[in-house]
Amino acid sequence: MSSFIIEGGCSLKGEITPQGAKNEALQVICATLLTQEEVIIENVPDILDVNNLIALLSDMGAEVKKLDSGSYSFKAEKINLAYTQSKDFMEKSAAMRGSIMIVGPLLARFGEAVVPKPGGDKIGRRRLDTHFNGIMKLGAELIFNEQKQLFTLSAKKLNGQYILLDEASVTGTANLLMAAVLAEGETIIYNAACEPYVEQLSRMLVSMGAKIEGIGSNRLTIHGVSSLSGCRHRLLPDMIEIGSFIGMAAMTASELTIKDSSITHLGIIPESFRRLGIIVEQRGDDLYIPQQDNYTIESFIDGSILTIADAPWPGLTPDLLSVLLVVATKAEGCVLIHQKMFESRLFFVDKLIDMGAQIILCDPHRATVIGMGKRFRLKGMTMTSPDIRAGISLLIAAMSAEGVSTIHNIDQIDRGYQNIDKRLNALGAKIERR
Ligand SMILES: CC(=O)N[C@H]1[C@@H](OP(=O)(O)OP(=O)(O)OC[C@H]2O[C@@H](n3ccc(=O)[nH]c3=O)[C@H](O)[C@@H]2O)O[C@H](CO)[C@@H](O)[C@@H]1O
Ligand SMILES: C=C(OP(=O)(O)O)C(=O)O
Repeated sequence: MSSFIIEGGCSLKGEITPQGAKNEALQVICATLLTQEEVIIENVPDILDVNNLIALLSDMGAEVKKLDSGSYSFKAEKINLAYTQSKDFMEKSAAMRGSIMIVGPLLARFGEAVVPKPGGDKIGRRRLDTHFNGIMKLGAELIFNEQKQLFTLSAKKLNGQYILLDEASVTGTANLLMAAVLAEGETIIYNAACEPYVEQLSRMLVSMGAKIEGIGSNRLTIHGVSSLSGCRHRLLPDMIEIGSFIGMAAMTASELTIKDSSITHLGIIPESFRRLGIIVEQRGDDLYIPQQDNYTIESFIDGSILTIADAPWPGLTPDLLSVLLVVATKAEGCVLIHQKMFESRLFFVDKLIDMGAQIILCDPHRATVIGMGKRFRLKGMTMTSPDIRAGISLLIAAMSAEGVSTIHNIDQIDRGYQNIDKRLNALGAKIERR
């Protein structure tokens, strides 16, 4: 396992271009399985999770070509379903969350799919009921082998249905959408997740010939078609990476321009950082963060302590709460961070507390941060990254800290951030990979 050695106290200056969106990439790469024709995807991030999924599709028999940096051609003309029963497939697909989204396309196109319980961040219970209940409603049969933790699905035919999701699951919505586009008749997915990832997937499916209404809303109506064709699709910039850069600029008192941010797709992300007192200027489609020595957390209008909580889109994505939390440690003022969706994502605060941050972990979902402003600087130390977003937050903390820090298990960061050390070093950071 590699580590980062970070020399704290270096501020950054310059421009950075966000990578393509990880969570969109995982969806649309799975969608290439829906057609035997060629699909070209552009702006694909060079990150572990995405590279592993691309390798998995290739092992399944899809023809994958790298056209140039960030562009790939996929042609899933022949898929070796027998491979999906192999130990190799089980091990590889169990290593990431995104692999669960091969179920919808495989079932829709071939009438069968096998998938082990997927991996991804250990950030709490991550059930799959929304996926499987919806898929069964479309007519599939599910067998769960508890001992092997294996889900086997089969369906002679999928039939359109009204599906009211029990929760607006992001990957669940994507999976059902990909199954429904090739089902017979009309499917309505209500309480659908409507993150830009799902909107983008919907647009890509439409360009492949799918019939989808209500794109971008929480009620998707799909009229099944008998086959889909190839297309060309470009990923949006990664909104979580953009948020991470805003937080990083604030914590390291850096002047940063985040290029081509597709601001209309960021929802309330910029505003959430502004509520912590950070200046985030819109310049065309770039975000400009001026150098700020200090920033002050807002209170609610009635004077009470600000709460920042996650919520299904267009609410605040849970993937940025760890970054917002770390950024608050250096602000003036107080904020309650409420992570409603995941119950194990806040435990990394013990590392920030060891670095000197003033945080009360009220319970697994809530942490109160008492910002220390310029009165105290975090101290560098050795730590291990428990998950992708805690990982980037610890990196941000280490970059702003006094002295040298070491972060182990940086595979967790590489899972979602492309060449992060090189890109930040080019702006003035001092991060060594060992
Ligand atoms: C590969 C991928 O795309 N991963 C993202 C996806 O994961 P993923 O699709 O796995 O997450 P889900 O949207 O299914 O839900 C995540 C968790 O939130 C809870 N939940 C969900 C919806 C809801 O309305 N209320 C609620 O409490 C669920 O019970 C679950 O524990 O969405 C998550 C939630 O945005 C993000 O953190 C992940 O980065
Ligand atoms: C939780 C995340 O990823 P995954 O769903 O792949 O574990 C994330 O991207 O923050």
